[in-house]
This record gives sequence, structure tokens and C-alpha cells, in this order.
Amino acid sequence: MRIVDVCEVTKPISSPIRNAYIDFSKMTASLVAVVTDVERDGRRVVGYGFNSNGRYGQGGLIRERFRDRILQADPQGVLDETGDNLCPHKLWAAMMANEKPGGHGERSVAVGTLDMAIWDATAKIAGKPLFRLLAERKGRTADPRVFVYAAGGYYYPGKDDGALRAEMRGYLDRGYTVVKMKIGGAPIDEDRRRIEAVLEEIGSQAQLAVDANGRFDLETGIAYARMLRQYPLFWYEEVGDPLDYALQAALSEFYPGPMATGENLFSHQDARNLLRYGGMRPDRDWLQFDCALSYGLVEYLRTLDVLQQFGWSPSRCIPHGGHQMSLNIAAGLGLGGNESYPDLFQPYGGFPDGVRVEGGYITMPELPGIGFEGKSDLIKVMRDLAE
Ligand SMILES: O=C([O-])CC(=O)C(=O)O
Ligand SMILES: [Mg+2]
Repeated sequence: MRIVDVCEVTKPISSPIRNAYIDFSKMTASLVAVVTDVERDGRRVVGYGFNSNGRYGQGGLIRERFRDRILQADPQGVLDETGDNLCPHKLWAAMMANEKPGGHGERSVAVGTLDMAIWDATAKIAGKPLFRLLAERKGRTADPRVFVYAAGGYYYPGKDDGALRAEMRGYLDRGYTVVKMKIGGAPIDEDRRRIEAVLEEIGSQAQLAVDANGRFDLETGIAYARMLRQYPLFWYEEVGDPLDYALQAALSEFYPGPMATGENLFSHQDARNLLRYGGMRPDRDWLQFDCALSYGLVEYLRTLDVLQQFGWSPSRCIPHGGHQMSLNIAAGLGLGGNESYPDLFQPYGGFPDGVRVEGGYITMPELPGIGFEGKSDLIKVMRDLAE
């Protein structure tokens, strides 16, 4: 068996929304297919992947470097020990041949996208849901029930507090128990007003998380901490620059509640620096590393090893990105849950058709691979690429 082709297309996922740092008017994502010569149920096995929102499509890197390294690797040399399936770890090493360490930049996005497709193909060849395969390999029991929260609350032209409240009400009506909104894209008094409007809307039915998208310097981060700590928030997210670990550490003196960060750390080495120097508290804080932006699941497994070394439970991870890959990791390896964008970044985000949020949890269906075949709008664009 072998990989016979790797395809990439860069697709728009644009919308008029804005967070404290960027707008999404020109946002794109890479969609990739890893085509094998294996057949299952009368159909050629093709693995699919895509990168999460927030970083742009990686067609250049994928087509100029990583695709060729996969296709030029010795086909026998990238199989697992049985010889009957792909080995995602060996394929990862093939992709990263002749790459220097450090300076992770956005090649981690290109590799993460391909790694998703390789795991999808691997689990399909094994004939199981990825979360079951992962749990088996780790010798644990999978839990198909996964906590999810609704991310939104963006700045949007003409959006007033009424529209923000209606958006949050819509998430509660769909079964979510935690909702998230953006802060830091308006003056602090305006953000306070928005937060109070949402808190009034959700009452005791749900909790609110707020996300500053790395916008604040230490002084502003502290000013917001003083304001925010009066409210019972689920978390205060990505306060300052993602690589400013000293800022993150200083904040914990001013903010006793839970904080979250990590969506813009793209390697296990960066994750380790966050745990070494960021003052994160394993009893209450949350880690949001997103494998689709950070060299994929092969690297995420290394990140989970780092967590263990530092005494962190995988249940403190709730990844960024809202994709089914992280849902599988959560169900298979015991993460604390996953992000979800109920109204954004379609068709890539979300759940297989028919999956409903109940009391803040979804239940994973038993679909081979990552489960893209169960989401009709998504599998349609995927098959247009490679089948
Ligand atoms: O607005 C974004 O870039 C997405 C984000 O931070 C999140 O989902 O936490
Ligand atoms: Mg965020």
C-alpha cells in the first residue's frame, strides 16, 4: 500500500467579523487530500485535512515542500510495524526532513493540515473512528461524550448589544452551557457594557468566557483583569502576546480566576516554555494548543507528554479551532473538551449531521476516520478535491 497523491486547494473562509487583532475579510484555509491505493467498502481511502481559522491557507509550502516529501518517501519506510497501515509518525519525520529547529512560523500549519489527512486515512484503513484508534493505542477507554463551548461574540459592523445578546441566546437554545465573546477591540468601558449585557442575557443558564486575542500590553491586561475579576467568568483568554510568558505570569497576581491561552503556540517546545515561564496554574487554567495549526497530532502527542512532565492533566486542554480532529483527540485521549463556532467558518467547523449539543456535551458518532463523511456540506467540498 502507498500514498499515490497529495492535493491542496486554498479556500476562502471570509466573513465580516473582527476580533481585537484581525478581521476575517480575507481569511482562507487550505483543504488537503492524501490519496491512497487502499480500498475500503468498495471505495478508495482518501484522508482529508484543513487548517483552523486565524492562520491563512498554506498552499505554497504544501505544494513546494511538504507534498513532495510525502510522495518521494520510500513507501515501505512510512508504514507501521504491521505493514498494513500508514505510520503517521514516520510520515511526519519524512515531511520534516531538512527542516531546522525553532522559528516555527507557519510551516507548522502546513504540516498540521497534512497530518490531519494522514490520521484520517490511517483510521479509515483501520476501519475505526480516530478517537477509538487513539484510545486503543494509549491503552485507555474512549469517552465519546465531549464538552463543547460556543465561540462567537465578535465585533461586527452595526452589531449592538441587542444583537450580541440574541447571538448568545441562540447558543443557549442550541444546548451550550458556556459561551465566548471577544474583548479588547473596543474601549474598556464599552467592553464592560457588552459583558454585562451578555451576563444579564445568559443568567445562571451558562458561563461566559472572554478572549482578548493577544491584544493587551501588561498595563491594559491588568486594567481588564481588575474589571473582569468582579464577574464569574469561565476564563480570561490570550491576554497578551502569545510568546510573552512573563506577561502571562505577572497577570496571575491580578486575576485569581481561570485564564486560557496557547492557540498561537505551534510546537511542544513553545508549549513547554509556557508551562516553564508563564505561571499557568494547573488547578484552574486552560491550554488551547490546536494541532491543526501546530504540526498536527504527532506533535500534539509530544505536547501531551510535556504536560505530563509538568504535572498537568490532559483534561486541562480545550483546543482552539472547532474542528472534528480535536473532538477525536478529546474523546480518545481525555481532553477537557473542544471549541465550537456554531455560526462561523462553515463548512469546516462543527459536528457530523444529526449531532446535537445537550447540556454542553456532544456524543461522537461511530464513523471511520475523523468523521468528515458524516457532515454532508464538508464531505462534498472534500470529494470535489480528490474523488
Ligand atoms: O478570533 C479568532 O482568531 C479565534 C480565536 O481566538 C478563538 O477561537 O479563540
Ligand atoms: Mg482565542
